[in-house]
Amino acid sequence: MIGRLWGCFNPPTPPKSSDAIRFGVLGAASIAPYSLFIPAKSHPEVIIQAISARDRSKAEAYAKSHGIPEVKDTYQDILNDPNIDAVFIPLPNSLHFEWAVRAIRAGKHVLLEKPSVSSSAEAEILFNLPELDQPNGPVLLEAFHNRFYPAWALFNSLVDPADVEHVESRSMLPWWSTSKDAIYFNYNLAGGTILAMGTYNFAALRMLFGQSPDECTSCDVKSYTEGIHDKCDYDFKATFRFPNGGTGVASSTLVGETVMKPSWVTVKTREAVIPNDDLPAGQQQYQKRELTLQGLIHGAFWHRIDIKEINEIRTKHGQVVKQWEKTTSRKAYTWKEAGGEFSHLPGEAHWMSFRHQLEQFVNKVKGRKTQHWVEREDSIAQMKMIDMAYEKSGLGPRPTSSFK
Ligand SMILES: NC(=O)C1=CN([C@@H]2O[C@H](COP(=O)(O)OP(=O)(O)OC[C@H]3O[C@@H](n4cnc5c(N)ncnc54)[C@H](OP(=O)(O)O)[C@@H]3O)[C@@H](O)[C@H]2O)C=CC1
Ligand SMILES: O=C1OC[C@@H](O)[C@H](O)[C@H]1O
Repeated sequence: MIGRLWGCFNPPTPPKSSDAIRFGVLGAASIAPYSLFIPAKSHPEVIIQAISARDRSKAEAYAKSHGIPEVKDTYQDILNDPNIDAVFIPLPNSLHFEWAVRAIRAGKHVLLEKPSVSSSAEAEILFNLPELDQPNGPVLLEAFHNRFYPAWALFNSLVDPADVEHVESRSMLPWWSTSKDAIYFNYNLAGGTILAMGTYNFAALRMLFGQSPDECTSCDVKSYTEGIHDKCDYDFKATFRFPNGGTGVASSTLVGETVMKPSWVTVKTREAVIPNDDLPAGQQQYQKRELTLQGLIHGAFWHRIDIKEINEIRTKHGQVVKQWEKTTSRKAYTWKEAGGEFSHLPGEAHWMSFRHQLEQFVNKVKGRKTQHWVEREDSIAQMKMIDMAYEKSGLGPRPTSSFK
């Protein structure tokens, strides 16, 4: 584990290929080193070429500390540079829409931090931009990094959406690791825990049900009520009704308890009949399954998949003859460990979800097959679910950009 964690932050640095994708970065954001710069080190086809920040001296210091060769005066200067192929947008959520639209119109590929935008109204416009459908048009990806990680892919493959009855997912950040002054607690910057963290839990519900919810049936929030923080939720629990009749529950907090707990998701399936030729006539075996992924967001640090099978043999009159449970555990730090359909995919144990995501982004830009992807309709559906929750909470969706 220590070797893996060391490798996550100190990956090997192969030489760059002559046709590497040159990235420009909009904003000297704190997440960019983890979500892009470190993953780029081990990718031969990615160069972090340029950075800009609102304050040039900040951009210069940031460029120096991260070994970025060029500093531009403005975000727009990055978009205007023909030497830049792709941009990474780790701006406050409220600015994702405007800068993603500008970048796509400038012909740049876009890796866009999660959540993609602030509202479904913005998502409908951004992900339906005509430029995206042109031959060799720009690639746009919402950086939903954890969905590219082997443990998530394996977990998802163990669940048949048709059998899912209940899904619950939780994430948290301890109170000491967050700040009221950060962008995620500023309403006008599209702040709020549902957008900042809940989006991971919401996506898990949608993926495992294989559907979007029909309705958010409850959304209890704890939120600030003053100044720029007004209407920013710091804690929430939301319940959704899915078209197959199932229920999904998602919760998160940005002011959680002192000890950090890994994010998780649990799926409960409906009871199914299991063929069992050893049983006497008139008896049948029934099974429910409960599957849990611990480490939903940062699987590379640690994760575990538990698969619990709850079995019952009953007579045709419903009398219980036998009951037993069996739990097995699995992990997948690499595709090889995930096995089966995944075993041939590339990756190392030190690849974090961000590195897996970058692998697929590059594949897409280079016109190769991608093994995992977040489709544009998927990102729109995600924002609809977030809007539903904010509506139900009474706080209302975050403001929509006036940029045209
Ligand atoms: N994938 C992940 O694991 C994570 C993703 N995120 C996402 O990444 C994005 C950035 O988050 P994070 O790095 O934590 O945020 P930071 O506050 O560290 O960075 C935000 C950047 O946006 C720029 N910016 C531009 N306009 C404004 C403004 N009006 N107010 C404040 N900042 C502004 C900043 O300026 P400047 O130009 O001055 O540099 C800053 O560099 C968010 O969308 C967030 O949801 C965040 C954390 C983890
Ligand atoms: O987006 C995020 O994902 C993972 C968390 O660790 C991080 O702080 C959060 O903002």
